Amino acid sequence: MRNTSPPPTPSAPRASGSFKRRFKGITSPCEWVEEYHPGGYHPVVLGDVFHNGQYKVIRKLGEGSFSTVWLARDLRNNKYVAIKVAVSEVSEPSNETIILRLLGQALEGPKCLVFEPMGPTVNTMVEELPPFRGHPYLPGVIKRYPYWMAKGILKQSLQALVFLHENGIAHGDFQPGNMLFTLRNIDSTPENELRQKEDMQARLISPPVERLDGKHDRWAPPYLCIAQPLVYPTDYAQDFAIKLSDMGGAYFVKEPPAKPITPAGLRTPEYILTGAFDYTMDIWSFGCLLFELLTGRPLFCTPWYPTQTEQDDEHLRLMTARLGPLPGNLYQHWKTSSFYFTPERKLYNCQLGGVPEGEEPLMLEEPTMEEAFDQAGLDIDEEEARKVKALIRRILHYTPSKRPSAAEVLRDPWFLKDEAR
Ligand SMILES: Nc1ncnc2c1ncn2[C@@H]1O[C@H](COP(=O)(O)OP(=O)(O)OP(=O)(O)O)[C@@H](O)[C@H]1O
Repeated sequence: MRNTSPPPTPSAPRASGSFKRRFKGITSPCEWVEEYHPGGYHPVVLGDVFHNGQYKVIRKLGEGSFSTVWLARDLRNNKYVAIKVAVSEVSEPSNETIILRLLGQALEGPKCLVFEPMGPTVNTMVEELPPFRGHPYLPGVIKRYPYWMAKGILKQSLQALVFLHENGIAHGDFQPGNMLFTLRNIDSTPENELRQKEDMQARLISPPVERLDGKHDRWAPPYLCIAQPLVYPTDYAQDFAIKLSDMGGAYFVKEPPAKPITPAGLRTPEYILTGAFDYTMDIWSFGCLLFELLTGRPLFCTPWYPTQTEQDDEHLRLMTARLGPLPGNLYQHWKTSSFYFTPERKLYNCQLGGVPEGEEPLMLEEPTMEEAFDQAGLDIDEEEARKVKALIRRILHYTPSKRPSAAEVLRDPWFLKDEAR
């Protein structure tokens, strides 16, 4: 068996500054090779065997900020598992039906968690669907789930959230990348059909991997694999199930961490402006995703900006346009609001960072949430559209205590309507 423990010496050669570079010859869309070092990613090689010969690695399923995830054959129990090889400590509660089930912990060598193997994430699966095009307000091609499928994903992920919240746990990273489609009958699939495909494996065994700066990286794996989620051929829209995964950002509601890891676009206004947050951030994220999964567009599209202030300004300006003016108790914390609003709080400029000297203010026409929803051109009747827009409004309340609980959202007329059908 290969020794899978990281080598003992502490510092790996790193690219200078914050600019990371790929190794020569690797152009695949996979993780940075320089992230493999003690305290970072652990090098995993196809065929590695973990836990006293129990788990044999056969394919790469995915990677995240804190881990790489691999399909392995559980040789003792004759089934497949997903092994999450973590860079830092994580803990996971479990509920068999709606929360991704933790099967065990491989303790030897790197920190590993063993899960049931799952299919693609809600983020990656949408790429498999035919593109939607042709609405005048939506230039270009967008990928989105059929309406009823998006609604099913939302409902199932919300059920998982209800379970967590009722058990005093906040998910903390509620987003489509952490919603996974379940697989069917994987254990009866022969191993050779599931193994990593040769062309998805960037082999660089000889000569040894070399960095662009010419140095040899002792922690680097001999090759990097492109993540290949398992997709089974079926009509997902007719029959699918998803589970909520990745409890790496989860916390007990009574013991919140210093900072949440929720993606920027799904964060609450009170967190952006005051740093305060609680489990209702999950509900806010759900409200944003309600809009995003149905329309195929994020509610607050905030591209990456070089500074946090710019990122926050753009987010808050968009929030004001979509949902209306922030309440005074929040607005008073927006230090750069005068770049965009008059002292009477009238919008006069949309240019990030204020109006440059000698230039005119820039005014953009930004639709409200309801207008943006209508512009998405969904094939639903007026009553259905009215209900969902009312639900999004109800959830995205600027006052955290006025946001409905996950269980209350599940009982909203928009969800109940389908049960009556
Ligand atoms: N049980 C599983 N079966 C199949 N694929 C999985 C499984 N768990 C995770 N993955 C894949 O691995 C990716 C990374 O997993 P996960 O999100 O749990 O890791 P992470 O390091 O906590 O990432 P981040 O916090 O950046 O989302 C997922 O996006 C998914 O594609």
